[in-house]
Amino acid sequence: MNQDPEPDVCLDLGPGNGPIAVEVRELTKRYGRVWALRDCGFRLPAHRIIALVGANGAGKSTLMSVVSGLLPATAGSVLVDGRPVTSRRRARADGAAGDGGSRVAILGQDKPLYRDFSAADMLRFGRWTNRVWDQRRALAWLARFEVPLDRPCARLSGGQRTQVALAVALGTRPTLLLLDEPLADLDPVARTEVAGELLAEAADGGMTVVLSTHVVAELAGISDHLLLLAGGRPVLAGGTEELLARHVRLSGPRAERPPLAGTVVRARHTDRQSTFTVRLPGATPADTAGRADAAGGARVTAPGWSARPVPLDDLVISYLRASGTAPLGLEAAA
Ligand SMILES: Nc1ncnc2c1ncn2[C@@H]1O[C@H](COP(=O)(O)OP(=O)(O)OP(=O)(O)O)[C@@H](O)[C@H]1O
Repeated sequence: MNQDPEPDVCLDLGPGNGPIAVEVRELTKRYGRVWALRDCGFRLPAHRIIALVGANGAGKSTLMSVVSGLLPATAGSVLVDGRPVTSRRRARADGAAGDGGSRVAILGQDKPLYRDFSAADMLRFGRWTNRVWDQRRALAWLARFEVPLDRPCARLSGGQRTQVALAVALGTRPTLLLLDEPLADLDPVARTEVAGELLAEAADGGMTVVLSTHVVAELAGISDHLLLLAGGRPVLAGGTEELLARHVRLSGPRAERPPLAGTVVRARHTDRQSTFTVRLPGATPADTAGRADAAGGARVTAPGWSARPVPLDDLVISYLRASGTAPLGLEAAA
């Protein structure tokens, strides 16, 4: 049972005070009569891995395509590294895609590989077709994941093909790398390793990674910032640590309201017990940091009640449910 109307469950903690990689203002995208994105506004921090999460049809792929310049927006604007994105062609024409500017690479589930080309051929192809190319970086990626250089892509495993596509994307030295669920082919260990390597690349190489995923249970291991879309709108955004510090899970005897001030994101009841996921009041990340203890369970004095931190996957599910778009069959740990 959700106790708050939809607007109250939206939370955007913003990107903090560091540099901004992507700024989206009043962005709308319609396909005919279908609204894929509605009046979206948010900012994403630079040099981080941002998980883009949402149910099927939430607008994740559309958002990535518009941010990359592959699709035109119906209304609103997108800035990447402070420069407006209009369309790929125009971005190239005004030099934004050249060296020294912002370079956006996008990689979807359909890997852009030639079946008969080997990994080495694909890197050669990357070098021919990109003005900026970092062969050493692309080769290092393939070596790190032990991908054979000489075997045609058609005879590599799905996971190895993913690594070749990632190597080509990284070879273009993108300032913004958009990954539209390309890691689905990788096993959980490989996904975590790839995310770890991308995080290191992001920190070292001035790159920002936006990664869309359905794998809510693995979010904590693969990203340090979250953007949750529901029905074409952001409903939760912020650094994962800050978001977690702003929420608490309260359990106690059955009650209509929790014994602590805050916004109820989700309420669950049995005959005898109630459990609330509560967003604690506090407007700034500084407030948030001060409330981490509360999330740890120290401040609830009502008899029979206990407070625990909310696991990230549970937090995401709570917001998706509050917006009415939780993926069917997906439930976080209780
Ligand atoms: N080419 C298109 N023409 C018409 N409608 C489209 C088109 N592409 C996407 N849509 C619609 O736009 C909405 C957002 O789709 P989008 O693919 O961006 O969502 P998504 O979050 O990436 O979904 P999924 O997780 O299933 O891949 C959906 O309602 C979808 O049906």
